[in-house]
Amino acid sequence: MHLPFVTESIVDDVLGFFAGLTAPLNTLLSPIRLLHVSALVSLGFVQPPFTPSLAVPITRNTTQHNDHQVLILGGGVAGVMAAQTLHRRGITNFKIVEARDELGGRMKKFKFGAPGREYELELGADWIHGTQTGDGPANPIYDLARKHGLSTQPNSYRGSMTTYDFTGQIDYLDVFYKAVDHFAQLTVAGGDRVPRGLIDGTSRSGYSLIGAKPRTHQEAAAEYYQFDWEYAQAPEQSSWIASSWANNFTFNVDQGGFSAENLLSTDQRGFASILQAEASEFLTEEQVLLNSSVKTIKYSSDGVSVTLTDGSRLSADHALVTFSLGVLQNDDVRFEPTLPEWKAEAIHGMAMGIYTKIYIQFPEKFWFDTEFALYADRERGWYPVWQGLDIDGFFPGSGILFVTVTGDFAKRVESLSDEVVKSEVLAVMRSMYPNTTIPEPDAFYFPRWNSDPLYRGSYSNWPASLVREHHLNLRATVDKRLWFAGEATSLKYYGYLHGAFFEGQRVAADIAQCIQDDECPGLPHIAEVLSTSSYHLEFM
Ligand SMILES: Cc1cc2nc3c(=O)[nH]c(=O)nc-3n(C[C@H](O)[C@H](O)[C@H](O)COP(=O)(O)OP(=O)(O)OC[C@H]3O[C@@H](n4cnc5c(N)ncnc54)[C@H](O)[C@@H]3O)c2cc1C
Repeated sequence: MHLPFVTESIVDDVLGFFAGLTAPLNTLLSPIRLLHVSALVSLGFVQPPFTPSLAVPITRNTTQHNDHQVLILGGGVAGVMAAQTLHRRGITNFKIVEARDELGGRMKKFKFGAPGREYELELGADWIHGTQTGDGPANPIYDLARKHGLSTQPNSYRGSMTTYDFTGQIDYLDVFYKAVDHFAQLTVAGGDRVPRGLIDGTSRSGYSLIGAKPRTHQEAAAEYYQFDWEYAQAPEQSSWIASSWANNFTFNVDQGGFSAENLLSTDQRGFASILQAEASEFLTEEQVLLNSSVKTIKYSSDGVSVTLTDGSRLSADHALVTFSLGVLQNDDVRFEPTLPEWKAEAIHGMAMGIYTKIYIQFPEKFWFDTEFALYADRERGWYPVWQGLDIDGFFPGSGILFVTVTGDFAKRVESLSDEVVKSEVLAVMRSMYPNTTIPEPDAFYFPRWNSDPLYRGSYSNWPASLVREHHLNLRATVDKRLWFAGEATSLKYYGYLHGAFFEGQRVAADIAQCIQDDECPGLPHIAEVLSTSSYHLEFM
């Protein structure tokens, strides 16, 4: 099995920060006893139950007056992987508390299409980004997909593209491929700044420094496709170093990444089915509380008490918060006492990007035959990335395509009515196809991730103003009882499913150690993140 904490430690070593931060995780496997996990009762995500028999450590250090040893708040990837890690360590007195009626979080399918032409499509995560190269590190989501037989289709991000601007179809693939080269240069140069100890900047500064300065609409659209479409924010809003690392550790095999491959889930059970199938192998009915929204989290060094919106209460020795960064930023859940300043600074220092897929179904296909199309409007980011699903390997005959918008433009789209957005989308299609009469769609839908109180955005993005110490504080434990994990707490893979996967595993392993060991330091924080000296008064 791939051991993420080892590679994360290597990252820390490279940075020269916080050596020895990660405690060894396999030191506590004695004494042991056999644990029998009860058969899983139907929760709406059940596959045939099995009863594993595991050699596991006896747990210690339980504070007797709390109902549970651990409350796992949120049932997305991080929450489920945390539960599995506790289970594997022999800790079974935990409960996942989830607001929705199923596990999966931002893996979320929906039924789309006119009656008789409906498909299960994905509102949230859609791709396994990076798979595996040879015997190299595997994306754990890829492992789950193979284990549970997920139907996927490779998506050619760079090899199957038609280009348009506001005058119609026009070939600017040369511009497109130049932007691909620029992005490669940007991320190699950004990654290279770390070992040399150079200060971060925005990805916009990075682009300018490598000489990439988009001046035309087409150049701007090509850059958008490489950057904004991945990070869900603009280069101006993004760290140069972190963006480089996020790319390299996922896609760049030379830099420790999985592979450059992107697999789109086409599975009609939904992408989340792999997580639900995994969960069904170890979770019992008592360990999951669905349809239950957390309102307040009260914590002290004695434990954690959680109040739900229906007024009921749960208590535990430890709580693991896996809610999205957006939820934490928007005070949708109240902490008592309020979180310490160092934690609040980290939460508000990281950013939440928005990534909105706008699905459209027509009576029949009249558009590009490639997998993707790029539209260069006069305004950068105006309905730019189009993806056809009515194509072999995906959903031929479906009449479905979708356009993706991101960042501030996606926020704007969310504030408009469906009808206004539909009319803007159709106007763009009329620009792309000036000689075609665009018919009325049979179906049209897009989610509003930013206004959804369970998410408040799509996934995190790292701004240039956030330094490594802030990020360390994002995942640090508060009062040795309140733990944090999720895609946003991942140093190497923030934003991605695999980031949430590794973080759930890693933080739960630390909680397990805390429960089973006499020592419980929790994950450390830095009380005050100090200036890197940009504003020394003597210069003023
Ligand atoms: C549009 C979109 C596209 C994406 N595309 C990809 C992709 O293709 N590939 C990829 O790798 N990643 C993608 N991602 C990112 C990926 O989905 C996330 O990184 C990952 O799912 C995060 O998992 P998590 O466990 O950290 O958080 P979540 O999945 O958000 O889990 C947290 C859980 O907490 C629950 N919750 C929130 N508030 C409360 C409350 N008050 N009480 C109880 N429960 C609560 C939520 O319902 C949720 O289930 C995408 C995300 C979005 C939104």
